[in-house]
Amino acid sequence: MTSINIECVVNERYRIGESPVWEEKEGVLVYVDITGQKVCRWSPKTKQTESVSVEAPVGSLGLRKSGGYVLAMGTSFSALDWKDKKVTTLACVDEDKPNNRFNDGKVDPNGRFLAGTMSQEIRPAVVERNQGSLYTLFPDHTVLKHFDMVDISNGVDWSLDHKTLYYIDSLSYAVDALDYDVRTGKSSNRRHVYKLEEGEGIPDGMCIDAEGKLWVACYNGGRVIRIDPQTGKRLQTVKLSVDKTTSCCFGGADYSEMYVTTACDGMDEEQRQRQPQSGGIFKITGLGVKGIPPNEFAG
Ligand SMILES: O=C(O)[C@H](O)[C@@H](O)[C@H](O)[C@H](O)CO
Ligand SMILES: [Zn+2]
Repeated sequence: MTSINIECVVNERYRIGESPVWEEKEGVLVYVDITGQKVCRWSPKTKQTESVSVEAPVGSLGLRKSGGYVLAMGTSFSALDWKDKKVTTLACVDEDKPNNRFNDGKVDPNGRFLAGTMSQEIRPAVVERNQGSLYTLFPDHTVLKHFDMVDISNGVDWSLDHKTLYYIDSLSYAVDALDYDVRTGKSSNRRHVYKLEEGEGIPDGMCIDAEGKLWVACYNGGRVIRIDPQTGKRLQTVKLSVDKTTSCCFGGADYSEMYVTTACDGMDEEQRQRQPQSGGIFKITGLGVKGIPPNEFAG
């Protein structure tokens, strides 16, 4: 058994770091700073970061098979060409809700991109309620709405057999499961599989591991927790030195390392001094479990 080691590998003050994705081809971690309106890449080899500024809050990204990234940004699904730094709109949502923006998202096993919306935060975790929806962008750029009445649409991922979609609406303090038809991209039968306990914080981003267990980053909880969606039990808690842990993904050689994004929006001077690495990117090694490679958007 190796022991768990946690290191802040990118010591930046991202306002809301989110949506970490390991891009194996380039050997880099890609992620967004939502309110900082940036798409960023960090190379563990060079220890350098690169970023592209965009014109709206960018909630999440996915790798794109044809190159570059698919973004859930403002109230649009867009494509980012990394070399030209060019953003192209693919589809728009929530056109009747000008105060909404996209939040977390992920590419499904069939190359579709799922992402949800929320009302822009008044302050962290405070929103006008029920304004968000969960959407799928298909490779032909058509959009499917799964459901509405969401507060803060957050983490998504799929079971290893692709039959279940896991989903988090943060203010429900729960992780949900839905039946997922990977052939059509439709979802049904939403139910809770894990309820967060007092003190765990607010469920935010998540990812599945190679054993089918879910890792959930807990905002204001300073931790990632590993849960068994079959039994509804928490299996493990890994605490970090900052409270605003927002999302996690596996990456690195063989997907054996975990990367965790964090935020600093909403912290006052005293809190920032107490947790100076808030907003940084952390690497956790020694978890003893691997992740799976991210899917790529097929459109
Ligand atoms: O990153 C996100 O998902 C939201 O945009 C953030 O603002 C917070 O994490 C959220 O408020 C906690 O649920
Ligand atoms: Zn989030």
